[in-house]
Amino acid sequence: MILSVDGVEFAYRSRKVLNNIKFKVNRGEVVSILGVNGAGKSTLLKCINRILKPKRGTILIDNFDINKLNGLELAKKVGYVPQRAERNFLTVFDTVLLGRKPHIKWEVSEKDLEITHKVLKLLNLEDYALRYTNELSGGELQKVIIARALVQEPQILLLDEPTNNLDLKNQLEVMKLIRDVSKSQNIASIVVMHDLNLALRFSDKFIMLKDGIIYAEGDKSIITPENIKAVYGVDAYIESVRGVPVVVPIE
Ligand SMILES: Nc1ncnc2c1ncn2[C@@H]1O[C@H](COP(=O)(O)OP(=O)(O)OP(=O)(O)O)[C@@H](O)[C@H]1O
Repeated sequence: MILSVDGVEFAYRSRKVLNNIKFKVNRGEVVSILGVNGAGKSTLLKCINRILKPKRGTILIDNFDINKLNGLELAKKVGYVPQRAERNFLTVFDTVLLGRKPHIKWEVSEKDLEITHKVLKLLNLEDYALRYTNELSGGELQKVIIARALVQEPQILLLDEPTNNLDLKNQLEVMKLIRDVSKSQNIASIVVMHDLNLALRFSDKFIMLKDGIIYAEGDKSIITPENIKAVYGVDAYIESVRGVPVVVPIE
């Protein structure tokens, strides 16, 4: 087990957003966090990343309490792909290399450059290395931001709606990439998702958040019409298409 979240409670001022959140994640697993707008999904990712500090509860990464790690140690363990990626006047190569920051001592080493090259290759971004990030399409930029998180060599990758604003091809590519990298590098990926069907295709586990609590948790068997109705307030049926479960909402 690489991540253990136990009894986490978080409030923005007096407004409780997360209540008694408890789950575990293993290495190599892709876990989708599901729930309506405002359910607390991004807040949960930010607690795991220590951008926000829970009022109660413990978060262990590789058995280390995240509150006992310094910023550099945490950055070596957790990579974060935020909801909105910023564009700038840096090249793709430099943007990705920046992800090595927690590892860089005095100056960029051979190893930092080597890992940057390796990750660019893994994500098929080699041809983009010298392009500026403000000249990329949304899908290309998303891959660059994932690459920047991967060169940190994290044990956990947190991704907040990584397929937002992407066309169908890029949605599939980015999700495949997350799944393949999780398996090949043995990284746990925790992904906030709105598209249930993409989540179903690419995740091993699901956590359904409702009003700040975990309403349901488990493998794809928890994605049932009853749970969808309870969590999203939508009637739906689930059909198997070529062995893949597909959620079909009923109008
Ligand atoms: N900085 C903040 N200050 C106060 N309240 C906040 C803040 N950020 C989020 N909230 C509130 O906390 C609740 C949970 O927000 P959060 O962003 O975690 O939800 P979410 O499930 O990720 O939503 P979405 O799917 O829309 O991204 C929402 O009601 C939101 O308005």
